[in-house]
Amino acid sequence: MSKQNDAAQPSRRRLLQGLGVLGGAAALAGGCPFHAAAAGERFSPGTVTPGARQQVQPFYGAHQAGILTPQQASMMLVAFDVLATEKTELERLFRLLTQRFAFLTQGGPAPVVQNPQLPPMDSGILGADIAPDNLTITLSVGHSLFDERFGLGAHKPAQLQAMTRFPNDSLDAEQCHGDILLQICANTQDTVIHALRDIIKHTPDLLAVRWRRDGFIADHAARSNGKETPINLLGFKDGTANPDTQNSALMDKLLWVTADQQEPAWARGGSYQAVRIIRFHVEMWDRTPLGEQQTIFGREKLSGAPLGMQHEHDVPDYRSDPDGERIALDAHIRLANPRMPETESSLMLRRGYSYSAGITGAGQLDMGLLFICYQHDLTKGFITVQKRLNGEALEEYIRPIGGGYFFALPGVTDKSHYLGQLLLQA
Ligand SMILES: C=CC1=C(C)c2cc3[nH]c(cc4nc(cc5[nH]c(cc1n2)c(C)c5CCC(=O)O)C(CCC(=O)O)=C4C)c(C)c3C=C
Ligand SMILES: [Fe+2]
Repeated sequence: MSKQNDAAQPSRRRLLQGLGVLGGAAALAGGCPFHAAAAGERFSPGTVTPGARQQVQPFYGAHQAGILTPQQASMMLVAFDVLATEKTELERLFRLLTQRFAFLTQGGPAPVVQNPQLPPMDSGILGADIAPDNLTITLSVGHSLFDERFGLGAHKPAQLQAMTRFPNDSLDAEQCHGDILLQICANTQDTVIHALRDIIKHTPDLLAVRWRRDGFIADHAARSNGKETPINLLGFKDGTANPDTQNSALMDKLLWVTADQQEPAWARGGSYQAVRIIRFHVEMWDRTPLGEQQTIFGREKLSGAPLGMQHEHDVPDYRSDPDGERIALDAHIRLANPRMPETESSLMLRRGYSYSAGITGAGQLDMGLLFICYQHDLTKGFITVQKRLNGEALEEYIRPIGGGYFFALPGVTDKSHYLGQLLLQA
């Protein structure tokens, strides 16, 4: 359980105890926090759990939500160019975003304007009640925000840089980088789209969309609250070997910028976010023998177990397999994490989503992975691991086409603060 979830836990326990359904409801709710009052209102006899639309993630905290949060079913990445040209306007943008995120993630009645001469204040696509629906909106900044426009150059996170091409990449400039990136996640796609529409409606003079991608994981995996690993569009469980997000000491060690990093003080509590839009050649993959597919990843397709082992979470022992007889030396998992003391510094938290976006110009299925990972050191984390993966057997079936490097801002501690405040005041 993340620190943020811990904070929400007591009210949820009270709610469920009040309803007399703690055992069954807790199992079905998957341990997620609920909006106590709203869920209570909506609970009707015969219902085992309050509606998932009332599931709520806390907005205030040392870290932003949407990073340690168990993956919701729907996700959107949207990168923006900032239209503001001076620092005061950037401050207005960050204050506005903070206010919108705080409202949208907690939910409430949709604002109503009776005057038919004016545009409605809300798109209306969620109806009269804007349910929280487990929504998180995570704000990250790109390296371009630190150019001359806002005078922030001296305060740039030390490792924030433009993503450059790796050997297997075919990067499309229109799907790369951005001054800011929003990662919007919720139980349902309509909530994600509502949030995006709300944000765009409130920022016409401040933001222009640069690129956008929609992602998903299976609903049952999302509802398991992190217990069931999502399956990617190559048919493999993806996320098995992630570090334990409930272990806050480990998260401080791997994920969050702390005083131990050579980073500006304002960045503490934030995290480097690497995003890669990776297209799959699924037609070719689906004609590849099962054995070869498994050799490429180093895991069993169905169970997700490392090859030669029984269970998904069994830990591969590479020292007893020095020549790669069980798990090939160029298997994805072996290159990504050789599990040696000297490669411990490259551990990261992955939070990937599948995408499916019609067909390519060449008539092939356009689908793949929105790879997202978080770490406190971009060079030791993503960049080092990607360099180890260069030339891997999987490359024949994938093509990275976009993305970028971003820095997820520290969280907002309470109502009197806004996202990015310490950066702007540095
Ligand atoms: C640079 C980092 C990584 C990229 C890019 C990447 C792409 C990528 N991964 C899969 C599928 C799987 N990855 C798995 C494990 C895994 N991948 C990375 C890193 C990157 N993957 C790491 C650090 C790990 C964990 C390795 C370990 O600790 O053993 C797996 C196995 C299951 C799991 O642990 O998640 C799969 C499957 C695809 C399809 C892909 C891009 C196309
Ligand atoms: Fe991977």
